[in-house]
Formats: sequence, structure tokens, C-alpha cells
Amino acid sequence: MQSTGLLKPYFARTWPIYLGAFALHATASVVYAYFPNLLGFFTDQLQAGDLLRSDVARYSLLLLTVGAGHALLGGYGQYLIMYAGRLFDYLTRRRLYTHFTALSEHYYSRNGTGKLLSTFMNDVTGVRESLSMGINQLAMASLLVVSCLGAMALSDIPLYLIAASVAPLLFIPWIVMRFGPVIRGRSHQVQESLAAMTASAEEQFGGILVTKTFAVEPIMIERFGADVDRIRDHQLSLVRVSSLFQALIPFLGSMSLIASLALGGYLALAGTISLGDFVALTLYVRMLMNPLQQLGNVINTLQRSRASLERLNGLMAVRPDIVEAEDAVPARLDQEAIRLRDLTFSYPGAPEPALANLDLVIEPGMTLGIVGRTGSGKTTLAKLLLRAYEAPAGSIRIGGTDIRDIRLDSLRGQIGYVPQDGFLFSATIRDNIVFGKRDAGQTEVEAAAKQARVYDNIVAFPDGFETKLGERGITLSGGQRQRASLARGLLKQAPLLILDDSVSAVDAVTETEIVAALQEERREKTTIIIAHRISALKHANLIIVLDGGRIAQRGTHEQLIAEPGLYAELYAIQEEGGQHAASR
Ligand SMILES: Nc1ncnc2c1ncn2[C@@H]1O[C@H](COP(=O)(O)OP(=O)(O)OP(=O)(O)O)[C@@H](O)[C@H]1O
Repeated sequence: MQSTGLLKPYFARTWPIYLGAFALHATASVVYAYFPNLLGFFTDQLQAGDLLRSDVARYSLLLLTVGAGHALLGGYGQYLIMYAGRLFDYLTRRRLYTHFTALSEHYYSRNGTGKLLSTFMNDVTGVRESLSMGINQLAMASLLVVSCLGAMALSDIPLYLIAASVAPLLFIPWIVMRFGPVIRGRSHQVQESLAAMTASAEEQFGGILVTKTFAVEPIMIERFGADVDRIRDHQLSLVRVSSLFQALIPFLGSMSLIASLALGGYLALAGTISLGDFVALTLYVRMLMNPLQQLGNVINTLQRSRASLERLNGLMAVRPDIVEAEDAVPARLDQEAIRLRDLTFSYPGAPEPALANLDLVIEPGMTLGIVGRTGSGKTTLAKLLLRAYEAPAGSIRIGGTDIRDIRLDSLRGQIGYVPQDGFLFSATIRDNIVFGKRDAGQTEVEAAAKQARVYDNIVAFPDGFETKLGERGITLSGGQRQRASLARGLLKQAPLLILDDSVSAVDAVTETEIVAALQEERREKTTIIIAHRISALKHANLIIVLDGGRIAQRGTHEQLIAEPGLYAELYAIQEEGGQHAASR
């Protein structure tokens, strides 16, 4: 897997910022590396006894200049890189979100949203830390190391003394190479277990009501505890190896200091090097230790975020299942018939087809009723018409055009789909209703709410249409939620409206009112009503009965009740239930 997918466009945009920051860091390091030399000169002059008061002031001023120069230049360089890092957050989350919206329903039902959420939050932050703090430290540390080595080489300190003092530090690259892959593997495990916990937490919070009503909290707590334990185990194994790694680096630094003290001290005593050179040498070795330790940290951070980057790139590499054809054309659902020809469809990996050999023509302007046992394929048909799943080529045509050759925005823009479980966002009721038609005025919104028979409920709230709904609209009852979602579908005034069991949670009287309003409102427009209750669709021009994914019966209500079959059976049961209820 290539790890440059997200980084390439990012660096293409931010390289001037990084270049500027490196230049600042380089200058800051060169300035800073002069510091031990200054102290060396100072020591030599002091030892020679020709240090004047004015020299002390001059050295102090020079040191102040070095310190302030380093702080200002390095500080600004740091700011620039941090700024560029934040840009990564912003750009990547935007790109990821756009990419997520292109992924199909199938992808979400297979992967769950917790894992995506974890990538969205943790992995982006992980990579950003490398790109800001990581690169910052890498730049400062490596430039300081180079500057120090350069300044040492240019000083009067003999090269063999420099070599002996710096030699232990040369083991650092070896240690990094040895520990790097282990750290990376373990941090990958940590990330994976964090993602699994997020997914599990999301599901458990989502289902908290079910958990409570079944009083199975202890089982759920135990399950969640197992997820958390797994994170702890993986984190501990990561901490063990990275602690050892981080301890080894300063240890090598100390070895360098010992070498410079021992050999440098001996040479100073022997008069081979001056006291100033000795002071400068020990200061240089000490000065090298911090950036070298930082380098170790940075490499750790980079290793960790490489795993995150790979996950992000992996996600960006997922191709949407449903893609628009290059020469896709718009559709006219108000004028063109929808033709299903021998439509057979199986969900990926499913052993049995959900729909088999469907032949049907949905003329523009007609009302089609679909009835059938649960699991008979009703929703599947709606999803194929929305192209949430891909029907086999040639099996669904709109006008003369295969649905695969129609522009997605044109197709979905002309369909109003109202699912049984109408999802409402944490926004105002008004915002939820105008979701598919942002420019709708208050009169239109109110009309849609009246048609969906939810108007009275809405105006009864103190804030009316401006009532803010809690997470997933929990302040509304199931029936109110369903009708608010129906109002959203009706407001769109789409050429094709699909009601997928959308009035199942309302009482019989309200259902009758809604059906009457629908007949009036959608007189010229195509409407597909999927329902379990025959009363919701008996007015349709054509009704099909699905059984095991096949059309078992078709006709008008009158035709279907006259022939033996599932429809007449359902009708008899529902009528009997209705009469029974009425007689009580
Ligand atoms: N995403 C999916 N992946 C795999 N199989 C699925 C998926 N969605 C539905 N199915 C299966 O396809 C079949 C038809 O399901 P569908 O939801 O279309 O039935 P339905 O008639 O709408 O049922 P209901 O009346 O209960 O809503 C069922 O056997 C179901 O298990």
C-alpha cells in the first residue's frame, strides 16, 4: 500500500510553508551552535587573565543575541509548521468526508460507522502530530545536530577527540532501525483495538434502551470491559518496547559525555587542548544529547503515525460501489416510465436472491402499491430504484435508458424516499422537513406538515417548527417522527415518491387522512406505496404482491380480493381485525 496518497496533495499545497520553516530552523540552529564556542573563547580569555569588564559585557550581549535569535527564528519556524499541520486536519477531514459520502450503503452496513469515526478522529490527529510536532522536532533536532557537528569540526578541537566523543551516538540509527518495526506493529494493534472499542461503544450507546429494557447491563458492561482490556494489553506492550527504546538513546548520550570527559580531560591536563576547547567540547556533547533524544521521540511518533496514514490511505483507496457512468444522462421521471425486465438481485454474499425475475412497468403518474410478507423484497426494490445498490445491467430502465447510465443527482433528485424509520437530525423540526428542499418557504413547510398530519403536533410545542430535536429526534414519538419524515418526503414534491411502510406507526384514522391527502396532492405524480396494511394502498392503480422476492399477484384492489391468494388472505385478516376492533 502506498503511503503517499494523502500526503502528496498536502505537500503540493504546503511545501512553501515547510521550506520557509526549515530555513528559519536552519538559521536558528547555526546561531545556537555558536554558543559553546563563545563560552570556550570566554574560558580561554579568563584563563589567560586578559578578560576585561567590557569583555564580560560584550560576551553577555553576544549570548543574549544568540539566545534571542535562536528563540525568535526557531519560534517562528515552529509556528509555521504547526500551522501547516492544522491545515492537514482541515484538508484531510474535508476530503475524507467527501469520500465517505460517496461510499455506498453496502459499505456502511458491512463496516459499521465506529471504525470510520475512529479513523476520522484518531488517525487524522495521529498523522497531523507527525506533520506538525514531529516534523518540527525533526527539523530542529537534525539541523542542530548538523550545526553542532559542523561547528565542532571548524573549532580547534582535534578530530580524533570529536570522533571518540561522538562515536557512541552513532549507534542511534541502528537502535532506531531495530526498534522501529516492532513499535509500528504494536501501535497498529493499539489503533485497531481503539477502533474496535469506538465501534462497540457506538453500537452500545445506540442500543442503550434495548439493553436497559432487557436488563442485560452486566453482560454489556462485561463485553465492553473486554474491549477496554484488549486496548490496555496492547498499550502496555507498546509502552514496554517504546520505553526501552527511549531509555537507550539518552544512555548512549551519557556514554558520549563520559568519553569526552575522560579523553578530553586527559588531553586538557596534558596541555594538548586548551581549557576553552575542553569546555566547548563537553558543551557540544551535552548540546547534542537533547536533539538526539528528540530524534528518537520523533521516529517513534513517525512510526506510529505511519500506521495511521496507511489506514487513511486505505480508506481513501476504497472505490464506491456505485459510480456514475462518464456519459451519464439526466432522467425525466415525470414523463418516462420505469421498466423492470427480468430483475433478479442478490445482496453481496447472500445465498438467495432478494428479488427474482421481476417484470413490471411503472407508468408516470400512476400509484403503485407493493404488499408482501416481511423480508419479501419490498425495500430492496425501492433501494434498487434509488440505485443504493446496483441492479444487473438492463434490468431497470427509465424511458429507454438503463438506470446505470443516468446521472445520480438527476435520479435521486427526482425521488422522494420516505423510509419506515425516518431518521431525523439533531436540528430544528423545520430544518428536518426542508432537508430535501432548502429554499422552501414557511407556507410550503406548513402545507407538507398538514398533509403528513403532523402539523398539530408541531405547533403544540412551545417553539413550534423551531423546536430543536435531540439526538436522532428523541423528543418526538415514533409516530410523530414517522410523520415528520413523511412531511420531508412530501415537501420535495418529487416526480416519484416512494413511501416505504411510512405510515405504519400511525393509527387507522390518521392513516386514512394521510392517504386521502396523498391522493389529492400526488394526482399527477408517480407514487409507490409499500405497506403491510392494505388500507394504505388499496386506492393504487396497480398493486403487486411480493412473495419470496417474486411477484406472486398483480392487479387492482378489486381484482386481487376477488382471486384466491395472499392478498385476499391479508385483506380478510385485516378486515376481520378492523371489524373486531370496531365492535368492541
Ligand atoms: N443489506 C443487506 N444485506 C444482505 N441481505 C439483505 C440486506 N438487506 C436486506 N437483506 C435481505 O433481503 C431480503 C429482502 O429484504 P427487504 O428489506 O427488501 O424486505 P422487506 O420486504 O422490505 O421486509 P420488511 O417488510 O420487513 O421491511 C431479506 O431476506 C433480507 O434479509
